[in-house]
Amino acid sequence: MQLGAYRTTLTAAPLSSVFRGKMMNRGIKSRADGNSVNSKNNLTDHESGQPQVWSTSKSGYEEEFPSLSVSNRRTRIDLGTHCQPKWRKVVDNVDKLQIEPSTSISHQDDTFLPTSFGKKPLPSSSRNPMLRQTYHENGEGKRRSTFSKGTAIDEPFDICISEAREYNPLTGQVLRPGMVLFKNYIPLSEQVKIVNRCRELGCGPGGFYRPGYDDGAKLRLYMMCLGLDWNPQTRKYGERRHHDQVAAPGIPHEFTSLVRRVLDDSHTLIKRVLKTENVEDVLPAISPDLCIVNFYTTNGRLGLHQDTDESPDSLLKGFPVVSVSIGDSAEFLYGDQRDVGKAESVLLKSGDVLIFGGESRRIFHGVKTIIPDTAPHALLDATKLRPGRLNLTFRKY
Ligand SMILES: O=C(O)CCC(=O)C(=O)O
Ligand SMILES: [Fe+2]
Repeated sequence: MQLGAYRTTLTAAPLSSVFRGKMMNRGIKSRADGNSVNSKNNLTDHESGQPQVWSTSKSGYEEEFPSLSVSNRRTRIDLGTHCQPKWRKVVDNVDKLQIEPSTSISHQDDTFLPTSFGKKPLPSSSRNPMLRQTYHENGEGKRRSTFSKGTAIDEPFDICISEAREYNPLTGQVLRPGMVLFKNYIPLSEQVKIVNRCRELGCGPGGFYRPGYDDGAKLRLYMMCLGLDWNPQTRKYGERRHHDQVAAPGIPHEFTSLVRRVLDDSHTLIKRVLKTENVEDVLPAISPDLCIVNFYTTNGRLGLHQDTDESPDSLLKGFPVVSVSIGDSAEFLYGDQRDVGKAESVLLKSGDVLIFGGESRRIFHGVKTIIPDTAPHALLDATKLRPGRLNLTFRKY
């Protein structure tokens, strides 16, 4: 994480020449550049009067899942494990990845299957044969209803749909070499646990605080560091918090397991999409030793920046940043330059996971906007999470 990003969008105070020099050395626009952008484009943040570097020209929303046709593909459909009608997204993603015809995909609801979809049911080795069917799409036969057939008389019927599911990593997208996006990766029950854990840690010693600078300017987010503390002003890591010397809380083991699962799934996807066995060359695996947890209120944002404060070895090896989004959706920008006009945009929703490592480790990225009232209602009901977005970025120092 670079100071420049926070600085340019979050504060109105001048940078010291030391910081400006550092940023210029790294090819990052300094505050002075921010001002010139401001005066040229006449953009000013109404709240703070600070210069804004965001462009309004790009929106990734409509492009997220373009509609593509499905044909000649052997497709396994897992029914009854989740209630959301995601089949179209799954199928579109598979098409994007050009997965071979023999590839199987899973999803959780057949409500919106096209009429040409899912002919000739086959027996499946599922956990719950009542609710699962395997289909071959071969243009014959009729789709079987899970209701009309197959309910064994001696088996209890669960009137609720189980949330437990096996995520199919092949539904992810490789955005660039080393950059992977998994939509809807984290089930709601796990999102609830993550919020609860962050709340618990966040209310304790070393919990959430509003980072600021010596001149009194504040960032537009709340931050908590796990494992190691990150000082936004000096851009250095330490074991104790820079402002109060409290030890940074450790990373909970369930978070570490999540990162392992994400990276395993990324490797499965990369192997398939990039047709390589050397997945670690594309995206090295890590066990994270630090996590920066940001909470953005609905007017929070984060300017385009690179994450370059980890150790030179970590950066050299392309150790990934694993970013978990929970709560309200965010418009996330990324690109090769610190130029919002040239950046690509992707909508990050609650439960999405984005990974950038390997060749993409130094990608410029930022949060353009938080989109109010987009968090899942069930998450809000279960957690009472405030309006806004929780983001966890796991890294290895
Ligand atoms: O909130 C996000 O999605 C990105 C956070 C980030 O880039 C950072 O903490 O360095
Ligand atoms: Fe970052």
